[in-house]
Amino acid sequence: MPRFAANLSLMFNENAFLDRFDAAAAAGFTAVEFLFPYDHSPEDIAERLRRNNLVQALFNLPPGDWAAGEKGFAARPDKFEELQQSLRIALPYALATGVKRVHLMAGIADRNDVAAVVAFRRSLAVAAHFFAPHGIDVVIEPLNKRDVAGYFLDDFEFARDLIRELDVPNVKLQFDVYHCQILHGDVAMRLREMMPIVGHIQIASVPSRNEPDSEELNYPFLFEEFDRLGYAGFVGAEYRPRGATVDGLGWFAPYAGTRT
Ligand SMILES: O=C(O)C(=O)[C@@H](O)CO
Ligand SMILES: [Mg+2]
Repeated sequence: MPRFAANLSLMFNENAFLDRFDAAAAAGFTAVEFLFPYDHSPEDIAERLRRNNLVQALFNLPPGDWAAGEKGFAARPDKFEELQQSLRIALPYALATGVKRVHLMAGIADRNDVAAVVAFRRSLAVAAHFFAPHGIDVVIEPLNKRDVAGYFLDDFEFARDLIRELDVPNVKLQFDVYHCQILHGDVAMRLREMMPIVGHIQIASVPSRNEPDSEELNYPFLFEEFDRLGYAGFVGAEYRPRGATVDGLGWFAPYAGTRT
């Protein structure tokens, strides 16, 4: 049975960020993920996890100036110092929350630019080496062009090949089903092929990125597929609720309270 993590960057936003942990736990989630914890102290985040008995499934490494459109540094040859600093910023949060995977964002760059590819490979190797002693995986996620124009990593097969070429045990794929459907389709077959390198899964409806209970994808089938493929990680519910978050949790009812 899949273990779902509420994405607190998109869900429960009827509440202030720190109160979303309590709301997610009250709704039956046993794990959470979010984009960035950096507006709060590691201690405050850890306290919300502790008092709600929640597991931290994932968060992202610092992306730069998100409001100004920066989406990470890893594929930016001119941003290696910022990349290294982002690792040092994230580590206290990783240690305080006990998270076991962090998302390294590539940034706005051209995947056909050799310098960007070289920079991304170096950044990924450096990040993996930095977090490996702490038992933390580094995941990379292809993003579709409609949501993130110009993002370097926009192809699942490119990401797959890079992970396999690097062949570093704690570098894995963040398989966001929403992006896979938009970029490529053929989701179940790509899950079957790539499952050995998958470190995290995320879900949302396509095309609206709402609750995983309507539109193009058959999520009850895909949830069973995750089980058939032996996926034992977290499934991040990374969607924008159509209305009040709790009113849209019917899809989640069979899974509430799952801890294994
Ligand atoms: O957009 C997504 O999908 C994500 O998972 C974020 O981490 C990056 O935008
Ligand atoms: Mg995602």
